[in-house]
Amino acid sequence: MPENDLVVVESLHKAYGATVAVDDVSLTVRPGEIFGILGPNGAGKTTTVESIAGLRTPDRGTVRVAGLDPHRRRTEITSLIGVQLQASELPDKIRPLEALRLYASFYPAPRDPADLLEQLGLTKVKDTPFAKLSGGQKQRLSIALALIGNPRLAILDELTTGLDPQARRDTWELVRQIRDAGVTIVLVTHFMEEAEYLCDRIAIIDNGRVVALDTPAGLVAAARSEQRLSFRLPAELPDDSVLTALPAVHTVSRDQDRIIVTGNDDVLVAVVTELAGRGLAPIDLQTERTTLDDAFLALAGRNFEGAQ
Ligand SMILES: Nc1ncnc2c1ncn2[C@@H]1O[C@H](COP(=O)(O)OP(=O)(O)OP(=O)(O)O)[C@@H](O)[C@H]1O
Repeated sequence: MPENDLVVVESLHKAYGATVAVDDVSLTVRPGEIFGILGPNGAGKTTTVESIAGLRTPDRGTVRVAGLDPHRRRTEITSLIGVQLQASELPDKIRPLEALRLYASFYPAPRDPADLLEQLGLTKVKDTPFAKLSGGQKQRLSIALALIGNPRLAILDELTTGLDPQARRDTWELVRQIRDAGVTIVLVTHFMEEAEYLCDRIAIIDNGRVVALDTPAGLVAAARSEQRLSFRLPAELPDDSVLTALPAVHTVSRDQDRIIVTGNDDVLVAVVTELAGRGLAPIDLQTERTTLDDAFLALAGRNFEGAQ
């Protein structure tokens, strides 16, 4: 194991009865990075991070955090990792300062609750009951609770789900500040834009497997060898296989009434020629910028949104 990896996951496998949640996941997280785990709903993201946090027992494979087995070394792991899980609901009446003081009492070397509230912009609402906080404030409190134990690693799961665009942006800045203050972050998300904006490296998980692991730029560059066209047609195609049968075409998908085709450098000519032979002229034909969405499409063979 390279000494500088904070998290090492090797060939992780976890099934719930007949449902294989994590099939074969290997990844490493380096100290100081924001590492994204990106994938559609049900891909196995939460099971993977819960295994890292020692909250699930793997059926096979190994997990090490700072060289420790999280399942066997519960006490040490609890103070190394701060977890903000999806359903972190608190009692309606609890107040932020009170909640942080309570959580602080569980840890050997906690952060100062008042300082943390200040850092997260929650000082003004420190005595406001949880139920009266805005969505963004609740979310920031759940992040504060993940940080109160002064962890080396914070696991943030779907942290901006349900937030409006401004609160989401604010939360992204906050995550960067936390990382800049020295906390390594594993960020679980199904938002492409969030992963692209925030993460140093991303593992794309689909059907319990890592289908790609790279920097956002690396993932996009790998997909850029693909050309991507989108257009509408004046009449329906008899079948998508008309296009998928063309050697230059890799994938065909749909976004409402638009057809999206990816393929090699010859794809534009091949598709337009095929359609012309059928008396169909594409309407509003566009070649589009390659994004992480396209990387997912190229890797998983289907649209990310369609995989939800
Ligand atoms: N405790 C459980 N019992 C049974 N099945 C489970 C359990 N937890 C997860 N699963 C199933 O395992 C698969 C992976 O779930 P997991 O929550 O790890 O995925 P995810 O990528 O985090 O999805 P989401 O974004 O929807 O939370 C899903 O099919 C899910 O229904």
